[in-house]
Amino acid sequence: QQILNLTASEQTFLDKLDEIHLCTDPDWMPYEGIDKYGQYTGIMSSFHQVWSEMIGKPVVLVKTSSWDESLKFIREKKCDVLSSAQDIPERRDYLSVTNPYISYSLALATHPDIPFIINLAQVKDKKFVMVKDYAAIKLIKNNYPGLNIVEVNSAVEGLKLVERGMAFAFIDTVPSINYQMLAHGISHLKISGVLIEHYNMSVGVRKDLPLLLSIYNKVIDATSEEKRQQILNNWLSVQLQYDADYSLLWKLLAGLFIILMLSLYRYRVIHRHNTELKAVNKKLVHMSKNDQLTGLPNRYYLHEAFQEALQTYHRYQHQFSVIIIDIDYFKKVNDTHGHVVGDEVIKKIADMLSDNLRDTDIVGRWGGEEFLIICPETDNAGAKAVAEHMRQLIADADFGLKPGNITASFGVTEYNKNESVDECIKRADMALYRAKELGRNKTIVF
Ligand SMILES: Nc1nc2c(ncn2[C@@H]2O[C@H](COP(=O)(O)OP(=O)(O)OP(=O)(O)O)[C@@H](O)[C@H]2O)c(=O)[nH]1
Repeated sequence: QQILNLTASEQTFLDKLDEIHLCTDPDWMPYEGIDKYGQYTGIMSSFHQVWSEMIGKPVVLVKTSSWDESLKFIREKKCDVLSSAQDIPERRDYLSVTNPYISYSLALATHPDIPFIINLAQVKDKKFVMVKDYAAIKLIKNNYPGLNIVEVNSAVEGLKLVERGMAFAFIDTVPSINYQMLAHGISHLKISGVLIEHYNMSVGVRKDLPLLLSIYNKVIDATSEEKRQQILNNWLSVQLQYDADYSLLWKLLAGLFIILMLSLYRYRVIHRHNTELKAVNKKLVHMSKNDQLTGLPNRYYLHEAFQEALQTYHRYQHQFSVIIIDIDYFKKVNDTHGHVVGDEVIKKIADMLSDNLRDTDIVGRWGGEEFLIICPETDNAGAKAVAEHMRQLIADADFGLKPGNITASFGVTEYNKNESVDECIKRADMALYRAKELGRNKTIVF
């Protein structure tokens, strides 16, 4: 306070004062604003901090939601000072202003393709945008009567109107235009002209507090040029700190998550289809090679097995034989007991054959009531023994049918060198035919 050289009445006034209530523009960065934590910030806030220390009284922010409201508050004496104000006639009945403490040129922000503007008169027919209620608007209107000025609520709104081509230029101070363009990512505009008009910033003091006005004038005068520049440089060289915008990251992650889930779902569906397909394929392969009634290899499979036996024979000269079996008088079984019983008989004989043969023997259903056995490593004598054993088993088995037992006839032959599969089977068939001729329930070897 000493350097202020206060008068006695100023000192008395201060002594009675607990704190100074300050109203501000909550949204006029970089000059001033109220940040997301409710703190007073910006160039003016630094000045007011310095002055508060010089005066020796705390300066308390009275929060408002707009510059308009701050003007209303000072009219209603809810605050003592306005952080920054201009001397304009409409305010004079409730507000006094100090000497200016900073001064800025007004500038034009336009699309980048607009050539440099030296004088507003050059472009007087265009549409301009300014923030309403700012003193600068009065200044421009006075100096350029008839200029088409659209008033908007905020600098960013004004800049966006110009960006969208809905107005020719936005008028504000250079630091304000720069700051707003940076803060809101407006990169398609440039400053294409600086006006001769200056915007002087003073502290506004309630008209009924003339001593406070004179105190503020003293602190402004006592603020060194060095201090002034230090504050301005601090703020104007500040890089804007953006709050990290994680929303895009979250959206990306959500997108990836959805893609992952869809891929998993798709994989599971495909996997299930594949499993089903494999099962169906297995079934189809089984069906293509096996007889449905008995489950034994079918005629197609027997042909394949025959070819394999043939290859082994040619490679190692290992003898193999074939047995053809035909159930005797089977028509009579069907006729007497019905087809269902006939099927049961076929199944039972199939089981008896596969259960009692060697693992290396291959038995399959050759036709309706006919079976065929391929016996590897077996000659006629061996095959005959196998056939006889089977014939006896069938003849002795109880099929639960009355009257009569079930028997079968057997034709046996061994493979002869260089003959075809068909020739071999035909010979076995002839042996079978002979067995039938000889009264059935017999084994004949050809
Ligand atoms: N139930 C049933 N009968 C079948 C099947 N396949 C063929 N048959 C019957 O078997 C009978 C075969 O009769 P035939 O060829 O006249 O010979 P068979 O009565 O056995 O007399 P032989 O062979 O001369 O002893 C026919 O009545 C066919 O309908 C089958 O899968 N199920």
